[in-house]
Amino acid sequence: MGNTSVVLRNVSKQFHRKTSGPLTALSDVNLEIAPGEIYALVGPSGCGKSTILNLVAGFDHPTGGSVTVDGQPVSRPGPDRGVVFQEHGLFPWLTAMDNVRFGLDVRKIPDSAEKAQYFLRAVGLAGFEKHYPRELSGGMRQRVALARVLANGPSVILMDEPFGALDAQTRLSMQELLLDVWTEFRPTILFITHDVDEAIFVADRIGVMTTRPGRIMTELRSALPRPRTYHDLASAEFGRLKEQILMSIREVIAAKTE
Ligand SMILES: Nc1ncnc2c1ncn2[C@@H]1O[C@H](COP(=O)(O)OP(=O)(O)OP(=O)(O)O)[C@@H](O)[C@H]1O
Repeated sequence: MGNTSVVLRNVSKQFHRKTSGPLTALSDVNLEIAPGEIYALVGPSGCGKSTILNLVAGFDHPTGGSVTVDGQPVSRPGPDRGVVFQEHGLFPWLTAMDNVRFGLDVRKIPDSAEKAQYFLRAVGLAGFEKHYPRELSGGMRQRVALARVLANGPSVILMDEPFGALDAQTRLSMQELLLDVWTEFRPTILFITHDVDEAIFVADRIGVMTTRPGRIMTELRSALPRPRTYHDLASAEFGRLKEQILMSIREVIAAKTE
């Protein structure tokens, strides 16, 4: 697998808009994420966080530069890269089990029922296999979405504000769940969030982006131990990182208004 998992080199992205001309969303983005690393991206709204995630997912292509995952140039979406969005995107007409099985069955993977059951258990949903999404809470639906991604055995999980629609308590338990899942399966995770506390709690490194056109302005490495618990939210290291990230975001915003 080498010592890099996700690599963006000098990536730029322009969007062509019909009415108002081209928009440069990203300019000269360089990013390297190591295998098994959790990397959080924070930055002001519209700075290009989701654009980066979409490029790594293969939903879109860069205008310049290169995007590689496990040494292979990204050209299209694939089961090696699982995506979890804020909206769970489950099929409402399928049970939790069938939602998790769906992609496996499409790819004719054997023993899909057993695999789906295993991953539903891994996200704490044993006993909910036959429930439909409407019968599950918001947090449980996101657990199904995560189980669905894990069932594909991805080397990289891309998460775009995955817990953004959840209440604070559910959000914290989902963050803890994500860390448990990471401990078990060790995927590489690119995690986008507006929430600085969430970024610090989950990540090994945190990238702060500039306003549009987005670049990564600063990267901070967390010295928080693993496994982490909510007690770490009150630690000196947590406070140190939070202060540095908030200072960086402030610089970004000040540079924009100068
Ligand atoms: N398909 C598109 N066509 C035109 N412009 C786009 C398109 N997708 C994104 N943009 C623009 O590119 C910029 C970056 O968008 P992006 O969604 O990546 O930002 P973001 O940092 O994820 O924002 P937020 O935090 O608000 O979700 C924004 O100005 C957005 O309006």
